[in-house]
Amino acid sequence: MTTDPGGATAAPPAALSGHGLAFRYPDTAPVFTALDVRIAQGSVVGVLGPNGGGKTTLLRLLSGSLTPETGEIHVDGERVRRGRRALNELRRRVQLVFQDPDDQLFSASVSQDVSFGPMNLGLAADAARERVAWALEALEITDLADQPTHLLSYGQRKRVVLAGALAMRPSVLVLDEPTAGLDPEGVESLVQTLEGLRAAGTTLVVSTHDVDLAYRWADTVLLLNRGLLASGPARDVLADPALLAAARLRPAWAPAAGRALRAADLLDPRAPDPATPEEAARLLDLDSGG
Ligand SMILES: Nc1ncnc2c1ncn2[C@@H]1O[C@H](COP(=O)(O)OP(=O)(O)OP(=O)(O)O)[C@@H](O)[C@H]1O
Repeated sequence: MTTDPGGATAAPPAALSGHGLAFRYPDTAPVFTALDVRIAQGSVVGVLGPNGGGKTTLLRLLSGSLTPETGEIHVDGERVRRGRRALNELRRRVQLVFQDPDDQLFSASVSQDVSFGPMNLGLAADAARERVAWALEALEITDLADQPTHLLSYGQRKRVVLAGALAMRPSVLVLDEPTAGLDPEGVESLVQTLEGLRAAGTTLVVSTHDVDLAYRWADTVLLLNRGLLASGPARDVLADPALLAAARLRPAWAPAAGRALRAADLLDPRAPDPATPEEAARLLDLDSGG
């Protein structure tokens, strides 16, 4: 949020937006017919919906790996023009990371893989090396720099691909199910790393099936089911049972736990919902112990 000289708070400008997007794969029904989405600068935007709801398709449209039949993409307020140069610039500024790292890893070693993008930008070797070192450090995988990529774990491979995207210094990182396939510790660790990137100014667009994660982490969510069902603050949209049912999502546990704890006088009516199941359990234990 920014404050104007008169003291009123203004919404942050859009880092990325789609206007009237229409898209269909060949010989299929349209996925979107006139989709409008807005990604505020510096925010974490969750993209949720059922299988086949269009999450990956939207991420690909926003990052220039698919072209809409009609409609426009704007980056930092500027319309992306037609043509190869404009498309390449969109793809540099908006980096898409696929769900499966093996779809994006293609070099023998970690540092080679992460340096591929910066080298392709035509950076001098020193500048490219600096970017690679910075991206590896941001993803906390500096110690893996010389490792062959095929010897890494799934979670490590996901981090390498993310480092490669980050090394392009994008304004927006678009992540397709970044936490899928990670164990709970891996999810927490990745979310903390991504939070660090957001704190440093990167806007994050994250598709996920994890309603609880989106509820506690995303600022806003886009709820899709072959079109936009709803968009708005995560804590409003994901606490609405009718919207969740329309998107075939189960409710987040945190608002339900918060309601139950307040009804049992175990949580102050003005206090936020418990952030973790452990916190909810602690509130219950305090009562039973006292
Ligand atoms: N390459 C393709 N060719 C034809 N149809 C496709 C292709 N990719 C996706 N689709 C179709 O487009 C629709 C939206 O798919 P999309 O992958 O965007 O959904 P999603 O919300 O990401 O799904 P999931 O949660 O299963 O990953 C689906 O009906 C899907 O079958």
